[in-house]
Amino acid sequence: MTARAFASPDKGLEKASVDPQVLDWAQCLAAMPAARHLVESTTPKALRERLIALLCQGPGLVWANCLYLDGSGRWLGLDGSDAQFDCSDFGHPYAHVIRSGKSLSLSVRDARARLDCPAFQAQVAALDGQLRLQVRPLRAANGARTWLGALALVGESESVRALAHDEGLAALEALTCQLWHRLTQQQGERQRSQVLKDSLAKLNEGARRQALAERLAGDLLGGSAAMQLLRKQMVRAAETNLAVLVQGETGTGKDRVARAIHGASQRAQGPFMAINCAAIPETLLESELFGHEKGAFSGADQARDGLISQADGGTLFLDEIGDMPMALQAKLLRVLESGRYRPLGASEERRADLRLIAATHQPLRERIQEKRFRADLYYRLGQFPLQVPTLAERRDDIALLTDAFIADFCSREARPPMGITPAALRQLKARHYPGNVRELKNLIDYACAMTPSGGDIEAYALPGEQAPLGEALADGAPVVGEAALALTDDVIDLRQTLREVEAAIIRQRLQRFDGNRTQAAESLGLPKRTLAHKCRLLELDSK
Ligand SMILES: Nc1ncnc2c1ncn2[C@@H]1O[C@H](COP(=O)(O)OP(=O)(O)OP(=O)(O)O)[C@@H](O)[C@H]1O
Repeated sequence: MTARAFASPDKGLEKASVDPQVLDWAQCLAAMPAARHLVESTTPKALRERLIALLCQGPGLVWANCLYLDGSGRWLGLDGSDAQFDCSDFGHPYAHVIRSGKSLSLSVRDARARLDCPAFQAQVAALDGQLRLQVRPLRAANGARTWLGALALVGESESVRALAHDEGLAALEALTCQLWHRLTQQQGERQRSQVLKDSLAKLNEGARRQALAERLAGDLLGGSAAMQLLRKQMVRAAETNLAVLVQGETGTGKDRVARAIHGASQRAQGPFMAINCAAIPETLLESELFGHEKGAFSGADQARDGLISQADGGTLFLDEIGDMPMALQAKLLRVLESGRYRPLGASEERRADLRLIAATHQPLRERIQEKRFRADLYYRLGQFPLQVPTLAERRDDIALLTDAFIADFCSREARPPMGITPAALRQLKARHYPGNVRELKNLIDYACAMTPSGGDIEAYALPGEQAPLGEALADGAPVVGEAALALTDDVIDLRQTLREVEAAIIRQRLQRFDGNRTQAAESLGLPKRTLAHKCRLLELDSK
């Protein structure tokens, strides 16, 4: 390309009434395709590539490059290359033009001799020393004259010298800068709106998960940190199809966890099939799970679908997986890995699309050591492991669970609402629960049954830890004694505590004798008048 390639037409052709920029129709029309090609660029990078291709088409130039200033304003980069030019390194010509805002022109030989930046030297290494290099700063024509980058052109000496005054090139450069600036702004806006969209999506995602976790709180009660964490993990598990292994002591709520994950998952509309591996004889377990063909074994009069087939499209819950026989464990592993199973007596395999949730209170790692559980199955089952906390690890939840279980009892038994005295609640909180939530629930059911309609559960209505449930109130005295003992750790006001214990005993006796004070006093070895006095003091008259 020669300078003429960019040159504006002869000034003599300019007409007074015509925009001074539009000088010659023929030349304008000839330049149109190239301009349109640039205008159609959708990114600054595409624009630079088109510009370079355009420049290199013209005679006289052997090399053209367009550098861009990065977001920090400290570096100039090259499309499709890792090379970076520090704007404060005057070992290359680009820093000079960016600093001065003016074009720079020198021979390639001089450039090699005077500029020592290795990246720049690599650029010009293959060029003939006779050629000339011109570097032109590129700035947007906006008010701030924002820096965009630099244009580097190499060609025959004469051609390059002429470029300095080439109005055609200046016009092409101006158009490029205008488009570049606009595309950069659009790109920035697109990026900003994408960031906004992403963060909104994240917020929505977070809100959705939070709402789901709160919904789970209706099934799986507990406001303790341990339960909140568990519910969050359950939401994550529900979002996937991974096998879930729920571990935890007996009565902690593993069954509830499994059902809640199913209910929160995309399979919620599908079946939830559950089986307790410990409750089914070994010989039956296989056919229960895999199903069988007619005549597969004696007594198999009809073909029957197993739980794996019935759980298709839903969830299969294997409770007490630790009790599954080794031979069956191998078959289960195959189902998990291939999604295929073979009913007993069937000649062909079938497919099942199910999510498996397994639960156990057994320490499976120990069972592996004892060679009673397959390690490969353990790892396959535990794609998403969940540990359900014991009640002891979340004593804070006892009050909430208690209220819920009382309300549940009253609704089941059609009783009026019932409460619990602070002393009884303190005792509940102080107890040891080897049976975890199930034990607490049973205990509350019992205490509710022992409390008169509309009354509050008193400490004495709670069975003693050592006493079998059924005997708890058969003889009031020992129970109250134990209740009082269980309270000792919590006692902060001895007199108040003694009053509460005394009141509980008297109230209990009055209930037992249908309010007959004479009989109650006799049974407690007290004169009737003393009991009456105590009732007044303890404000038991109105109850
Ligand atoms: N977080 C909870 N909220 C409400 N009820 C619960 C909770 N956890 C457990 N329960 C209740 O406790 C009882 C035992 O729960 P579940 O059967 O789920 O425990 P589990 O860990 O599966 O017991 P096991 O190991 O003995 O099979 C059930 O009545 C259940 O409703």
